Amino acid sequence: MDVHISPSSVSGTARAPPSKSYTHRAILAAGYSDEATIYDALDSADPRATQRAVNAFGGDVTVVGDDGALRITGFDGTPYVPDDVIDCGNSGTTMRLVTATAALADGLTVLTGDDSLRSRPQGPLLSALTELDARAESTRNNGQAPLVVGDSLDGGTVAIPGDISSQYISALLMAGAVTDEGIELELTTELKSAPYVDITLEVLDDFGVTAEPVGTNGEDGVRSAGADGFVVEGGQGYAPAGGEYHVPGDFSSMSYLLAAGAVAASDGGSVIVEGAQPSAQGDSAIVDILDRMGADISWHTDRGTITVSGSSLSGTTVDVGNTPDLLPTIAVLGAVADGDTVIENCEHVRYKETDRVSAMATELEALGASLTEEQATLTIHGGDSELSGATVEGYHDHRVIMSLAVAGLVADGDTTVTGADHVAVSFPDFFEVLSDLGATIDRTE
Ligand SMILES: O=C(O)C1=C[C@@H](OP(=O)(O)O)[C@@H](O)[C@H](O)C1
Ligand SMILES: C=C(OP(=O)(O)O)C(=O)O
Repeated sequence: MDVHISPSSVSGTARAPPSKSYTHRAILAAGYSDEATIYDALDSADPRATQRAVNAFGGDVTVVGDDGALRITGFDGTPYVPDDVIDCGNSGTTMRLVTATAALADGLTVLTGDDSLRSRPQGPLLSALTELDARAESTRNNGQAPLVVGDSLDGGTVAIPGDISSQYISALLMAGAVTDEGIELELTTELKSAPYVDITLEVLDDFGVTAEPVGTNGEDGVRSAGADGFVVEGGQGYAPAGGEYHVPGDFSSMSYLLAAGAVAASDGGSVIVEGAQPSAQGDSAIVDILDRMGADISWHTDRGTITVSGSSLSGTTVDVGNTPDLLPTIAVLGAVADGDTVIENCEHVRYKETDRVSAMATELEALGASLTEEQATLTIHGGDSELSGATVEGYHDHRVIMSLAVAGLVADGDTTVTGADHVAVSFPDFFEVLSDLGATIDRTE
């Protein structure tokens, strides 16, 4: 499907979908447990891949009630050897978290995914599991899926880099809790995407499992930032208080709605986003970033609402070390703002569903923006020229697609984003929500 966006004003109230990161962890944590019910889980393509994995390991995920709650009977710490290959689809989180689960089984699991996922790096996680005496191999011997993993991980101490994906750490902590020995991780580099490890620690804690960062003072409220390593004791059991878990709203998804409000809210109008309760998500930094760019934005944390009005924006500098998923949104904001927006520390954003640094540079240029791309820095020279509508590629990447759609709201003339059905990964009704806010959107198959 291609979407065609015409210049539009937006206003009104929208609810962001539930958090993809919390949903993955809650589903897998329930899989590690005896039984749990997950409320407000995100129903989109990526968490469905994690549901498939839990089922494959001998759990059972069933939708109960009208509100889509998931009742999950888990494999209780001991995953069965799956009957078939696990297809992780497009989901890096599923593949990384589930690779460590597969290492616990007394036999081998084969994990694969789509073209994008089969090109993403898994090597450091495979090496760590091999060091810990499990079997973990890339079939093509290139550190990428398909993967063959298994042979009863016992735990132990292992060194791992933190600058490629934090998901390796999250995976080892979740699996480590049910090993005999526990796992001690020593980071060989600085940890990027640290708030995502905080999300893991929070969900573990909510399921009664203790894991801790080592050697950090929790700078800026991010517990895992600056950690030298992590430790999780073995022999722990997963069980959420009261047998249930509630997933909070997703700030990465909210970023597109807030950006839409900041660049395209009608005169005197505003966009209000609901479901914005504070949580460990680093991407709530979007509120501060918009504020620094001059947006009229306020976050009512008690009510969980964020209100943003149409604003003239000016460029700023943002380090996305902790918030890689915000890069596409910030790049679009920078293209609309006056002056330079400098996105620093973004090398790891190249290892996502696509190389998002290069994708955003190419497609925003196609819309008339001027950018300078370096390996770890993307500079958007805002205000040099107005954006003008064009056909841009979505790279089968939900975040590239959603952010380019926001740019389409203010580009002069119509903008077409190709392959837009990939919003199904994290925000399946994104275009309906944007259209309800007043955007003029057409689709062609
Ligand atoms: O653990 C998670 O839920 C995620 C971690 C981040 O990836 P990296 O840790 O690979 O940067 C983020 O980009 C991804 O969208 C979700
Ligand atoms: C990178 C992402 O997710 P994953 O790593 O799970 O594919 C994302 O949602 O932007």
